[in-house]
Amino acid sequence: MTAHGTRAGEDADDLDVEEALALVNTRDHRSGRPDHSRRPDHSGRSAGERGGGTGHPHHRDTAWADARAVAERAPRHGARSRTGFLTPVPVPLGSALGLTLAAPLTALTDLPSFDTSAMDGWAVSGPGPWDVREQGVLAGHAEHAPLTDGEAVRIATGARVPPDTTAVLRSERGRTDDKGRLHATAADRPPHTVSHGQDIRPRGQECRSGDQLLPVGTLVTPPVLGMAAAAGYDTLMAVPRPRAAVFVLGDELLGEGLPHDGLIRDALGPLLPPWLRALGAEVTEVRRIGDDEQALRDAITGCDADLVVTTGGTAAGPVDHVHPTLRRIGAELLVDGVQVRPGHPMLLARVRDGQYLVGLPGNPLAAVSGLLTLAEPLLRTLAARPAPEPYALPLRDGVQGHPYDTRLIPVALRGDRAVPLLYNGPAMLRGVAAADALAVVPPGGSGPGTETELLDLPWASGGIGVCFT
Ligand SMILES: Nc1nc2c(c(=O)[nH]1)N[C@H]1C(S)=C(S)[C@@H](COP(=O)(O)OP(=O)(O)OC[C@H]3O[C@@H](n4cnc5c(N)ncnc54)[C@H](O)[C@@H]3O)O[C@H]1N2
Ligand code: MOO
Repeated sequence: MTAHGTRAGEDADDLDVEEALALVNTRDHRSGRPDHSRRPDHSGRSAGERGGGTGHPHHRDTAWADARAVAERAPRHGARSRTGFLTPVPVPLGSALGLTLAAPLTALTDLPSFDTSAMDGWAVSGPGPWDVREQGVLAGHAEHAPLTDGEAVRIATGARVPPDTTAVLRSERGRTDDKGRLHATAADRPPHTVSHGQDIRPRGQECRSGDQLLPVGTLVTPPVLGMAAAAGYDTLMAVPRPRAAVFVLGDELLGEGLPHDGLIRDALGPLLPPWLRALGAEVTEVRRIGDDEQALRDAITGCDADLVVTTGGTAAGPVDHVHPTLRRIGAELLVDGVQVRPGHPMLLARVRDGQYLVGLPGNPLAAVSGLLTLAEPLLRTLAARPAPEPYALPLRDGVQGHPYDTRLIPVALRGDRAVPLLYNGPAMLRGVAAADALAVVPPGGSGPGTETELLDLPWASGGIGVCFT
């Protein structure tokens, strides 16, 4: 975990991290101080909002862990690919960060590809003193004439040593006398001799052409890009980024300004594209669609993205068009409701072979829950990325559970504890905006100190390079 100090309090000089945390862990707006005395209703909802009143799981709802497994496996059951990942393509190095190698990285050259000076100094042949050749050897220049025994030539780090060089003498370990002859002087290392091969990087020291440097499946990180370039690559065979389109539904949404007249700001249009990118997707389209069934249908059927993400319209209200539209276009529902709070109306469908749709609920934290439950594992399989190592930390404070459903609760990490954050109701982003992770709270809840599974937010760790591109 990184950057605990760079979250909520970043641009407030007099706010330390604990105070920043307090901003999302108190409801006492006037004092701004944490109020640990209150035991909040962590659901942030009234009893009437829970589970349609009964609290019982809906008959179609999939258990949370099963829903993630279905999403992870879904692409493997398509006709196009048994592995589930997208067809690898050659990708220029400059675009390959965050992708997965689809072929082993095999050296296209010896490294170093010639005997190289490791230091600035002189290439020497045989024991000293040496006669110094007039013209020196710089890096990037063609091969020089062989040295004869007793001869030296000025050489720069990285330059190719002339044939018959026996060692390189560093500039600080040699001096030339008034006749221009070079002597080894290393005061720290008597006797003043130069051992054979000293400060020469021999050709092939790191690898020989044809050696496997990295296996298939390696995540392309900055050092992998550097290694690939050094080994002679201009492009890498990699699994491309899955292409994702985002359709934001709802007549009540504003693209700018203050809420007014029952209209509210669209929070998901700004939130989802960068989050999807952080999960490894290329976002090809973000479109606001009103509560218009035909427009939704046209948008889905006209879209060639690997993943369509819709927001809102998943429930059973009069303008909730996602289910009817999926039925009409013959999509196969793979997950239709999940035993998780928030976000239980989320769904996953196969629109056609090779194209999936994740229907996120409209409530913003419910949408985040759907993103991590369904979109993250699906994108991971499409992009051939490994599952993150599961990990758990004890909760600092207990979290009230739902009787039947898993709860996902924003937490901040403080040392080796996860601090549950308030403002975690389905319509709220205040908690998750200050969070490092979401805690997976099982049905029934977790007491203080209970080891609890955490889902990292991609920018808190592990999101190397794929974040914020
Ligand atoms: N009778 C029932 N009603 C609802 C149930 C239920 O079980 N029975 N479940 C509730 C839960 S839980 C959720 S979550 C929502 C899911 O609703 P939808 O996916 O159909 O979403 P909408 O109705 O379109 O919107 C819900 C809520 O979120 C606001 N919203 C929508 N999009 C955005 C956006 N892009 N940015 C910010 N806010 C957004 C919208 O205005 C609504 O307030 O259904 C409950 N109802
Ligand atoms: O519980 Mo809903 O699923 O508000 O998000």
